[in-house]
Amino acid sequence: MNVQAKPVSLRGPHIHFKEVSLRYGQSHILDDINLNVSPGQIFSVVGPNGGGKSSLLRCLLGQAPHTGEISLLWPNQPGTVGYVPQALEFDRSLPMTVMDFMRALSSKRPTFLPLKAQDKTRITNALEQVGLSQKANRRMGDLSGGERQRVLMAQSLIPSPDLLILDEPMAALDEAGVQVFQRLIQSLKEEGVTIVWVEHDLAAVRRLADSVVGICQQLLFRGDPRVELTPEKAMRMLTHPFFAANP
Ligand SMILES: Nc1ncnc2c1ncn2[C@@H]1O[C@H](COP(=O)(O)OP(=O)(O)OP(=O)(O)O)[C@@H](O)[C@H]1O
Repeated sequence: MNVQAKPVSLRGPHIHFKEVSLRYGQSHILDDINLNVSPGQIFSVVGPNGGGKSSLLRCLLGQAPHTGEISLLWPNQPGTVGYVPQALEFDRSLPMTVMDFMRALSSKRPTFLPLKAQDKTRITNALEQVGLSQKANRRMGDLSGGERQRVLMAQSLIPSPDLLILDEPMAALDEAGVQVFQRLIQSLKEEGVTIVWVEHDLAAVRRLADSVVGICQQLLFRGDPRVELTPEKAMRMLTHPFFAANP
């Protein structure tokens, strides 16, 4: 029997970077980046520390003063953008539970009013998706690094994103957390979400990404991660002259 794959209806945008550069004073952070992300793709960005990966995401989010053009072509009207930042910095003594944190980020209702049942359900579902529903009433300051990372992932799911931007989401995750993350991005991909993912774990990128670019101030390579991320090429990337000159 010939079983055909179910066609994915694409929710995410096509993203186009045209000659994007970023400078802070005399420092060149990104030079002349041209790239395309197809809708519904897991698109990974790799490169050495300080190579400009997070800066590229900040340009995409409209948070950095880049030159050049970044266009997002949505299938219908502009959709929802979810973002998982690299790390969460906050005062550990803050008397805020995981539920309070999720509510503050996902509900427009003033915090002195009780949480609506449907908002509570959405938050509980998102926490369940990252395996944290048992910790909803735990104080944020008492969470481990990996648990905080999972909360960051959960907040990006409300409202349901059409474009998901991830900055090293697996840092600090244990093996179970990595599995949860993998299942999540694969199921979002099946729903046609575009995913832009900065990652240092090249084996995970080889396993999960549809497309990869290497960045160290300029674009070093682009293509299929299973072809581009051989150990030799990875080593060449880490010893790229831009990186060697500015370790
Ligand atoms: N606001 C800023 N002002 C000046 N320099 C900055 C600013 N933000 C980032 N940079 C510099 O830009 C360079 C790239 O930083 P970025 O955080 O984008 O790198 P990265 O590739 O994400 O690194 P890592 O893998 O370590 O997270 C670094 O040298 C950093 O110091």
